Amino acid sequence: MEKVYIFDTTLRDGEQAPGFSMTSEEKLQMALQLARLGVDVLEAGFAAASKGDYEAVKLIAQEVKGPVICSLARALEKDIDLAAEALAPAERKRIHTFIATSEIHMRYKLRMSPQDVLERAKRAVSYARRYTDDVEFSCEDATRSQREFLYRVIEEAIKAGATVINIPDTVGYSVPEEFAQLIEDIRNNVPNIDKVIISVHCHDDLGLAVANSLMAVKHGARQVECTINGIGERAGNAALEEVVMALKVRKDFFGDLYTSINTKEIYKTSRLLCRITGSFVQPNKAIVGDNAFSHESGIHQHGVLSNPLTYEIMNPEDVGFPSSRIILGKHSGRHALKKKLQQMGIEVSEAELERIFEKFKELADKKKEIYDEDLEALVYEEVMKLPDDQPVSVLHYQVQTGDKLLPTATVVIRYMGQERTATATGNGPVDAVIKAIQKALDLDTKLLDFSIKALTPNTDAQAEARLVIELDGVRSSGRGVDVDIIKASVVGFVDAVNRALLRKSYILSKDRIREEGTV
Ligand SMILES: CC(=O)SCCNC(=O)CCNC(=O)[C@H](O)C(C)(C)COP(=O)(O)OP(=O)(O)OC[C@H]1O[C@@H](n2cnc3c(N)ncnc32)[C@H](O)[C@@H]1OP(=O)(O)O
Ligand SMILES: CC(C)C(=O)C(=O)O
Ligand SMILES: [Mg+2]
Repeated sequence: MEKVYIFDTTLRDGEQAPGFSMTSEEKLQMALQLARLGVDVLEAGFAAASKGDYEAVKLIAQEVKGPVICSLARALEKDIDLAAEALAPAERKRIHTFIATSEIHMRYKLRMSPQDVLERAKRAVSYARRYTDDVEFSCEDATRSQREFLYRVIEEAIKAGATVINIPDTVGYSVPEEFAQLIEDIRNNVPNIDKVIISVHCHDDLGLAVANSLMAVKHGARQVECTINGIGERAGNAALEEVVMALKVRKDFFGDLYTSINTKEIYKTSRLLCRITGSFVQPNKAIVGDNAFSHESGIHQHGVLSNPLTYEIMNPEDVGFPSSRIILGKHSGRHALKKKLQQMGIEVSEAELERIFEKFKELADKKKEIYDEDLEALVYEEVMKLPDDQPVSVLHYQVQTGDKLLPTATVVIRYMGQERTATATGNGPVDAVIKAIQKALDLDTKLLDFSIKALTPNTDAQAEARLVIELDGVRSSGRGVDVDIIKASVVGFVDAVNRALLRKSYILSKDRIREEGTV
């Protein structure tokens, strides 16, 4: 078994992308999670970039245990000094220094001759070695560099004391076969290359960052630089979650390679980054996108329900994904519908399922996704119609409110033929009236969700209240519409309670289901 080291650069290259800047505290929060994820090296930032980044690297060096903490530095003594200073508190530290080796970068950007670049690289590496014996050197734009010169620079960097040699595809120009060949060529042409770890750092300008990284590993690279969700300069870097899971899932292809990543932490790490940066991944993103383990079409759903491996090459729980999700839509079939109803605690007979299925398809043609609440409403309409004499009705309510009054409500309700009265106070008039109804009912009703919106943009608009409640473990939703927001809320709440009571008795009536030939 050989290890592939995971070098995470979410907090350095990832942060370089527009809109992904993080404060020191946010970087620390992310770094602590990356340590839980099990990354081997954590590039905390570029200490010379700004006072803030210096502080962030220092904070992470102080607080984060486990991974090697690293800072980037140009091949300049002042950058290396700052990196070393910021990294000082770390238990294990790495200085990562770099300089471009391609003709175009040397001529137009650095305005340096190849000989000067070679000298600068040597000096930077040996200078960094004064501070730590873990020094990484990168030949920026390696894939567009002249081969013989690239070999020379790497050879001199190793002589100067580099312990990791990183080969970046800085502009995402390479293609997998070519990149694999470059790694092979470096291994065959650079003296003492076997004494150091070969690392790769690929960008995604052609959508090939992960493929290039994996092919490099197949051909001898043993460190991959990557970022959570693939964030990074321009189109981003290789996505950590994709590299790690490809190596894990395709051991038959990659051989006995392993990483130290605790894959169950992947999803959590991805979501944390999304929350911190406010930038969410696209739904179809591999491994961590919302749809990565979702199935909407009937044939797939039937397959997955029979055996998840029919359409899932990895277990969602292995990456910490909540679970594979059956999404109901116009492509879904009866197997999935039946399963969904069961998950919602609704048991129906075959005849009822047929009726619901027909209505469900009609609705799905009009609506992109069918949510649990839509399905619930449909089931109520088709098989659990509320009777005219509902268990609960509100006979009268009265609410007092004002800027100097504690909102107080009194209600008179009828519950199972019996009249009951109660008074309650609340944070506002709606809160007070709902609390009064709850008190009068004297049942264990928990309000889980409440929203109210105006259906048109005027002050005399109809208001629509939507509520979700739980009554003795049975969830249900209710809806009320009225020009008066208090009335809309009362109607919605009572609607939800009646549905919960009805559903409770419905679920319990197993005899009826058995008689009709149940599922
Ligand atoms: C491929 C990559 O991802 S490389 C990392 C990219 N990341 C960043 O650039 C983020 C952090 N950068 C910064 O905050 C700033 O660029 C700083 C603080 C580092 C430098 O700022 P400034 O001094 O104003 O320089 P500026 O950014 O305008 O230009 C870069 C300078 O560094 C030089 N330079 C670039 N790379 C290197 C290198 N690897 N080694 C030595 N010098 C370098 C350039 O030639 C240029 O020099 P000049 O000022 O003498 O012309
Ligand atoms: C600093 C180096 C490794 C880099 O980010 C790149 O070349 O893309
Ligand atoms: Mg980069």
